Amino acid sequence: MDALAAYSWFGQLSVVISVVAVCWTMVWQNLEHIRLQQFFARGFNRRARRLAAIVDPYLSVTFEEYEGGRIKSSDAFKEVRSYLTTASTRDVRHLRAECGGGGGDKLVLSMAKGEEVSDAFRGATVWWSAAAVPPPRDAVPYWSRASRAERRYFRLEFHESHRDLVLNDYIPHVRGQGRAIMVQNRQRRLYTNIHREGYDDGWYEDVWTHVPFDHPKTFDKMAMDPAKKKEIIDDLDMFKKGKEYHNRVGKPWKRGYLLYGPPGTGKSTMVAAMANYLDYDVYDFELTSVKTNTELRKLLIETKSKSIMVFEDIDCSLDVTGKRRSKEEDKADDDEEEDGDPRRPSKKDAKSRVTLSGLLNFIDGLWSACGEERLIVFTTNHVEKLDPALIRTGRMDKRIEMSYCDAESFRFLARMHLDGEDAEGHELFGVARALLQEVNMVPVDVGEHLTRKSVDDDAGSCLARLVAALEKAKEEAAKPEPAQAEEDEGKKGIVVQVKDDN
Ligand SMILES: Nc1ncnc2c1ncn2[C@@H]1O[C@H](COP(=O)(O)OP(=O)(O)OP(=O)(O)O)[C@@H](O)[C@H]1O
Ligand SMILES: [Mg+2]
Repeated sequence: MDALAAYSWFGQLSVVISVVAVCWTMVWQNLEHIRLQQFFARGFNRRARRLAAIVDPYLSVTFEEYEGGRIKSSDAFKEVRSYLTTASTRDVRHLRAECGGGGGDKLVLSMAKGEEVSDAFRGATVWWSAAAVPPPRDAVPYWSRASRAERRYFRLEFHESHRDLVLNDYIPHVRGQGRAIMVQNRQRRLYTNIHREGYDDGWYEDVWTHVPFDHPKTFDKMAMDPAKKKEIIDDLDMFKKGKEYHNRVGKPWKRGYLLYGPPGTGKSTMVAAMANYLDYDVYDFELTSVKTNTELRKLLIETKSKSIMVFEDIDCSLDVTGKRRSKEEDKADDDEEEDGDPRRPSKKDAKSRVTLSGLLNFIDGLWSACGEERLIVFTTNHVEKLDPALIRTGRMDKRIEMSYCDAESFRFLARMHLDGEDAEGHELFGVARALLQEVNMVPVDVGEHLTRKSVDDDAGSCLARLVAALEKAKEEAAKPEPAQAEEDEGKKGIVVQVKDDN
């Protein structure tokens, strides 16, 4: 057939197809609301599917960066990205580099948009490709930056004959491997709830901001009674292994710790040691920045498992001594806040209106069961000021008193600070230890006096500095308080403050 004949043949064929298509549309429209339409539709779809399978026997699964609308980033996407890090860095020419985990030096490398890589699994070959679509057209400026950015996704393609293998085995394998890589590269984080005001930062912005958590304190650098330290470590071990136990007895997998004691006794440091020991993230709740109970709940929902939620100086952040208010009163306050435009700063002052009952519900209410494997830690200098309901068992399961430096802690601090010198053999060591029996001094001060201040400092000069400070403190303690002095006027003798028995 010459070219002209072929051209005319195709022309006729296209006319026939167009006529059939028009007729089909007319018949289809007329068959509307008739059962026959369903019959035809089913038959047509089936045939169309069969035809498609012959023409293109490849299936695909898409892993999108965001799920559930605009806000929540997809775990599956992150797992796939981690999994593809190894495969893609090997075979792909164009990579995309992002800061990993908590913003440390580590980079997460993944395929750049438009790249493709193959993978083999139990004899089947699959293909991964990276792509992106522009942000939704209805994106408004006050959504978070993430919501306004393009939507990335990974597409997995495979032959239809591997359908079961890929869906049942390969994808779970990819997710598991990706998770393991993420854990390996994980940089722990310290989160804080900085209250963001203003339009630009956005209503949908993350409620938590974070920095990498790399506090150097560990339990072996904590000066405290060894038996007490062991008790805490054992308690943490039991908690970490407690998934099955908590399920069995029907308790949310969480535990409350109350750390109390004078300033400088190591309460905050203890939180860091706990986080390092358990390998958990830390959420530092700044209650004074939390305006309402509802906001507190939002913060709770946004925390992740395997974390410590800390409320420092709880007695200062909230009126925890006041009477519990009724639910209606709390609700009225919350509604008042929510009725206003959330993008505009509140007309009220910045004072927190989180109530005691809001906090109690946070710790032990229904919402407290969301997430798992979490410690809630309160620290305070004034345990006596706290409402008994706040520190009852079930809310604060373990109470730890952090106290003044005793003989054992002193020995520990001397060894730690005067490393390489025989501090214990020095004559002033015994003097300082004896004085610590009489005078209260917190570990932070003892540690400070024992810290070398110049290259000429040695165990002798550091211990001498400590002894001098202890003697001064003893003298100060012996002086009556001004109010006390007035009261004591006329009385004979000197009042000496005797160290508490702790
Ligand atoms: N028991 C301790 N062992 C080792 N170091 C300690 C101990 N207690 C305090 N320190 C050191 O003293 C410093 C202050 O401690 P920290 O901030 O934990 O005290 P705190 O009890 O939280 O005080 P505050 O009540 O004022 O918040 C830290 O640098 C810490 O390393
Ligand atoms: Mg502290």
